[in-house]
Amino acid sequence: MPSSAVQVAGVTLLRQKKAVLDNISFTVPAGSFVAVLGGNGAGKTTLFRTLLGLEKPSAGQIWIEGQLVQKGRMPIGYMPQVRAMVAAQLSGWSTVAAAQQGWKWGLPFYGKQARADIDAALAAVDAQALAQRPVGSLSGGERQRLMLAQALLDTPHILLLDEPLASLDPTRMRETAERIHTLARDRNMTVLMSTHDINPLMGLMDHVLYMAHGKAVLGRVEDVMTSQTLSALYGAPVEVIKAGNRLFVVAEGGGASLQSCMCVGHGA
Ligand SMILES: Nc1ncnc2c1ncn2[C@@H]1O[C@H](COP(=O)(O)OP(=O)(O)OP(=O)(O)O)[C@@H](O)[C@H]1O
Repeated sequence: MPSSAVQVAGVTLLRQKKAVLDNISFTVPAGSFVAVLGGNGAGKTTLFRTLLGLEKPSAGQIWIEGQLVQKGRMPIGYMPQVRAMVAAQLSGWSTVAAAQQGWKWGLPFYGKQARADIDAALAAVDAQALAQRPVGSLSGGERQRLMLAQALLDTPHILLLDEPLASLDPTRMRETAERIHTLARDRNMTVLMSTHDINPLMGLMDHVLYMAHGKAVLGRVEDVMTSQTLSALYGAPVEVIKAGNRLFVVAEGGGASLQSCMCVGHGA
């Protein structure tokens, strides 16, 4: 396997003449666990969609495991941010199965192997008990586990998880982060996980990819999560405050907005 899972070189992506991604470059080593951080609109989802080949950059190139990106042909599991449930009355099993592409005579068809894969994906996220329950009756966290199971189908080498911790309580956030971390280690997967709160990932992530104003910086937590690095990225004073082993990011003078979240006052 190539030593880099994702290589991004000089990628720019324009929307209405604005550079959502502005000449960004970084390399994610294979097997690493990366927290993707940045304020609302910083371009995290856009980056994921670009890595999947769903958005075409106006400049630059992307290699996945050494191959240029090709839409739909990458060994990537994707958990999108907008989690449109197929239908509330579908069972957990059928919801995960909906991510499989098997069709026969216009109806979904799951052979023996496909069924085994769906069962295995449910087991991997400890969701066997949800298999027969209607999705409409599940909690947000339980639905998120099903979405993670969907992303695990087809045994991807790389997982792109767009805010998988959103709307979970702090205990569930940590549990989910640990589950993903364990899965990734066991399967030698590379993970890029966007989040607005770095703290549930403390001690789990190898790298941080921090995005702001179309720029991105990737590095070790202790190198990226500093007042100096983030102020340079934002082009404005930003303070990184440590409290125990928790980190908080605030715009200078924004102490009143200190919370257990990534909170910065300079927009994206
Ligand atoms: N389909 C679209 N058409 C036009 N602009 C878009 C579209 N999708 C996203 N954008 C814009 O691109 C920018 C980056 O959006 P993106 O969703 O990538 O940010 P994000 O970092 O994932 O934000 P959040 O944390 O709020 O999910 C934003 O300014 C957004 O308004």
